[in-house]
Parts: sequence; C-alpha cells; structure tokens
Amino acid sequence: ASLLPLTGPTAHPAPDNRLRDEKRAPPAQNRATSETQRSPEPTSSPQTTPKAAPTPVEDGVAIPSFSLAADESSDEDDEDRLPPPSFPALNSAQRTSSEPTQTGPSLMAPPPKPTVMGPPTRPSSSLMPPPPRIVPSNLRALPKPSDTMRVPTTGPLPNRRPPSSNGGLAPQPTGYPTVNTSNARGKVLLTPGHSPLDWANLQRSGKNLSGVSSLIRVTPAMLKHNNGRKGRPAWSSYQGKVYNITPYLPYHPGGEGELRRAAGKSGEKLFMETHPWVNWENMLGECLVGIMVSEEQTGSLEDMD
Ligand code: HEM
Repeated sequence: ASLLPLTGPTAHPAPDNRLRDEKRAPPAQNRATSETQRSPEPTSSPQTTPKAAPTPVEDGVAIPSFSLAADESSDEDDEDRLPPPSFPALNSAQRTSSEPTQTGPSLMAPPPKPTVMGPPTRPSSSLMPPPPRIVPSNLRALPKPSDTMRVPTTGPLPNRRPPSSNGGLAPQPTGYPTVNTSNARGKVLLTPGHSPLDWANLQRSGKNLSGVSSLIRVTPAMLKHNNGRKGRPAWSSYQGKVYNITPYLPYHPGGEGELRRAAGKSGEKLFMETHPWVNWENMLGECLVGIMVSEEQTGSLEDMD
C-alpha cells in the first residue's frame, strides 16, 4: 500500500491528472482536488461508469488500509492514465523496477498482455548482439579446420601406395590410377598401350580373351596344368570361377610377375591380401574360362545338363 501512492501521484504529476480531468468533465476536477481528502466519494463517483472507479482509487491509495482498496485505486488510476502511458510504461520500466505496484493492476485486462510482451523484448535484444559477433568468428575459424583436413589428402593414404605423378584420373573409366609413369617409386612400369584404359578397351573389343569357345568345367588338375609355363595359358581361379589371366598379364598394375604368382591355382588369397577393393569380375569378365569342378567332372558346362 505504501508503494502504490508513490507510483500513482509521483510517477504521474498531479497537474497532468488534473488537466485531463478538467478536459473530460467536471467530476474529474472534484477528484483531483479531493482525491486525497475525500474518502466517501468512491460511493458517489461510481455513477459514471468509467470515471467513478478512478476517483475512489486514489482515495483508497491515500488510505494505507488494505490491498483491496489499493487494487481498486490502482484500477481507477489506470483508467485515467490508460491513453498516454498504459502499455509502454507497464512493459518496460514499471515491471522491471517495481513489480509489487503492478501486482495491483495485474487484475486488469491489459496487464497480462504486457507481462507476456515485456520479457521477449528484453531477451530478444540480448540475443541479437551475439549472432553478429559469432558469425565473423566462425567464418574465420573455418579455414583452420580445412587446413587440418588437407593434411591427410597430401600425405599417403593408408591402403594406397604412393600416387603416380599423373594421378591417373582422366583416362580411367574404372577409377584406377595410371601406372605408366617414370616418377613413381616402387611402381610397376607398364609398357605403352597397357594402361587400365587400354585393358578396358580390349575387353570391349569383342576379342576372345578366354581362349575357349565356351565355358568349360575346370578340374584342379586342369587349373594346375595351365600355369602359364611352356607356352600354356595362365589360368587362375577366384571364388570358383576360372579366368585366363594371360592377356591381362601386361596390363596388371602390380606387374606381370605378381600376377603370375596366381597362375595355375586359386589367386583369391593373394588377390584379397593385395587389393580387396578391386573388382576382378569386371576386370576379367571377358577372360572367364569356366567354373571349378571336382576331378571327376570334366567337359563343357553345356554338356552337364
Ligand atoms: C587376376 C586378378 C587380378 C586383377 C584383376 C588385379 C588387378 C589389379 C589392379 C586393378 C591393381 C591396381 C589397384 C590400385 O592401384 O588400386 C592392382 C595392383 C596390384 N596388384 Fe593386382 N590384380 C590381380 C591379381 C593380383 C595378384 C594375384 C597379385 C599378387 C600376387 C597382385 C598384386 C598386385 C599388386 C602388388 C598391386 C599394386 C600395384 C601398385 O600399387 O603399384 N594382383 N592389381
């Protein structure tokens, strides 16, 4: 109750209220003069619905009796003050500084709205400054992580051997790096015309690369016999399929010698140990001789049925 009179009469100078009351109607004048003095007027003032409330309010305020009286007085004050200061004043200054005074007017319809409005404006202003600050800092920080990312690309890859000078990106449909480079260290130098692209073109040429007219059943003895020696073709099996690796020998990026290690037997283990990422079925599709069968099973696959 003690705070209420401060906000009412002090915050809003008496002359303002008086002027307003004078403009509106004569009863207002009576209020201004007798607000502090007259206590019984509230009963008489209620006759005019809007103005009746305000007069008793101030009277109630002057009397430090109960909160109920204070509430009524605050309501009356608000009605008189509504036009100029009501919403802005309540939102910004009043609530932050003095909440108890507003608790009285909170009973009125307008207060709840400003209560909601007040908080968002302040946090929004506080939130706004950080984003511009953070943005530039982040932009500057980005190049640093990118630099860190560059390190692994420039350095050797875990599963890759040192890349060739050419990089072998352009001519290869399969994505394998070219090997015909003199700068490469420990890299097998393939003879000209034996790049992976050349091999791909050869497979598409329609030439018979398998050495057989049709797929055949290959026994272990047959596989062992065709080991690439003494003019015999080099066969190698992978997952039960037998391929004639003879035409591929000069194209093998790992070198002919390495590939020959798999001749006459299953090269699957060596293959998977060296480059499990290579798709041999695509690389040697045209070199397919047949499938592995038991020793008793021989002849053409067409005859099996
Ligand atoms: C017949 C099936 C094979 C095919 C189709 C084949 C294909 C390839 C291909 C495409 C590459 C290049 C891979 C790359 O650089 O990422 C390569 C590299 C290599 N291959 Fe094979 N390969 C076969 C069998 C073998 C076998 C049986 C061995 C070992 C006994 C072998 C040893 C190597 C080695 C050492 C390299 C590394 C070459 C280098 O990085 O300079 N390959 N092979």
